[in-house]
Amino acid sequence: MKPAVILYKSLPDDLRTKLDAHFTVTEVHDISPETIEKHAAQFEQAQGLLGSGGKVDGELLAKMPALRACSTVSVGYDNFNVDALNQRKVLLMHTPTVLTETVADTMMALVLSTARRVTELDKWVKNGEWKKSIGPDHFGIDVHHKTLGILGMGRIGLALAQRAHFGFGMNILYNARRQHEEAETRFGARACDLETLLKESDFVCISLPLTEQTHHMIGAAQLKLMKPSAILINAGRGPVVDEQALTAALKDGTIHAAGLDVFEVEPVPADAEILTLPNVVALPHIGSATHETRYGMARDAVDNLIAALSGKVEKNCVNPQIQG
Ligand SMILES: NC(=O)c1ccc[n+]([C@@H]2O[C@H](COP(=O)([O-])OP(=O)(O)OC[C@H]3O[C@@H](n4cnc5c(N)ncnc54)[C@H](O)[C@@H]3O)[C@@H](O)[C@H]2O)c1
Ligand SMILES: O=C(O)[C@H](O)CO
Repeated sequence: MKPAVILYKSLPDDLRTKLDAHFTVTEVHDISPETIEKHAAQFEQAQGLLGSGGKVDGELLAKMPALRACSTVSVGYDNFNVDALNQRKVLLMHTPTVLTETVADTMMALVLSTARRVTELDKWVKNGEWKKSIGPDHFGIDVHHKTLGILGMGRIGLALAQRAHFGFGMNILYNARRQHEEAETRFGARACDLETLLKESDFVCISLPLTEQTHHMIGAAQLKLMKPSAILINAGRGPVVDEQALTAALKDGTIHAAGLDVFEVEPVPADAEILTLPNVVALPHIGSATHETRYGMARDAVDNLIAALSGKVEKNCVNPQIQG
């Protein structure tokens, strides 16, 4: 008999066919309390869980006694209680690498669009406000040859450093818990403490995971250390930045602008004050959202679940140490 699996994200047809060939699949809309109650028997029998978003915690695990593997269609896994999974010996699979270059592209897009006021001026032109040659009121700031500081020098941070160094001749600073030799050798990146990075960077770029240590790592005190001309880019997770403090800093000129792909609450409420600020470029968490990359992530998530439930895990596992 094929193992039972709960799918909580729709898949391209070919990947769904592949999943069906290996498992008995129950597709649900999400993993909310309503869904779990409605499909209680399927949740109880499921050995695998595949999807993205939604909390996977002790409460859910209690309703899934047969669960052996979770496969998330994301690299970030802050919505999983990894300790609870470890206790139950449930494997957690994710999709690093396949999305790295695309997310770095998104971060570079935020760097350029904030510095050159792309979205603000696009609205201005479309509103029919372009009546004569523009002057200093509409000038932006240069990106090339400036200093870009990276918080989270992992896969995405490194791909961003590559773009900034080779594409834009930028100086790279990074703050990390250990030295990153590849970044230093290939891109001349310089390791520094957080305070130095914030003080010296023209662009502070966040590609950090959300953990207890990174929650509100950037708050009012850290924003005050930044140059008034500096721009903050966040494509890691929203709660790494204290959004209320950021809103205040953007309003009172503590920093110049922000480019945000992630927010403390997602979807960001339509009446959030931060969305009213002209010096904010806001994106709806699209870091990896290209056709090619989202397909690649879904493909890897399906392959990851097949590997995990057949005892053949070789890569993309968050907690490989739990295997017997
Ligand atoms: N916006 C998006 O759509 C999107 C897409 C993909 C990933 N992400 C986010 O980006 C994160 C990074 O992805 P990645 O593939 O580069 O992961 P990664 O594990 O390769 O990189 C994360 C880096 O952060 C560092 N780090 C962790 N805690 C730190 C701390 N307290 N201080 C300093 N450095 C710390 C790690 O050592 C690592 O080098 C993901 O966890 C996810 O939250 C967002
Ligand atoms: O972590 C990721 O892969 C992206 O943020 C999508 O959730």
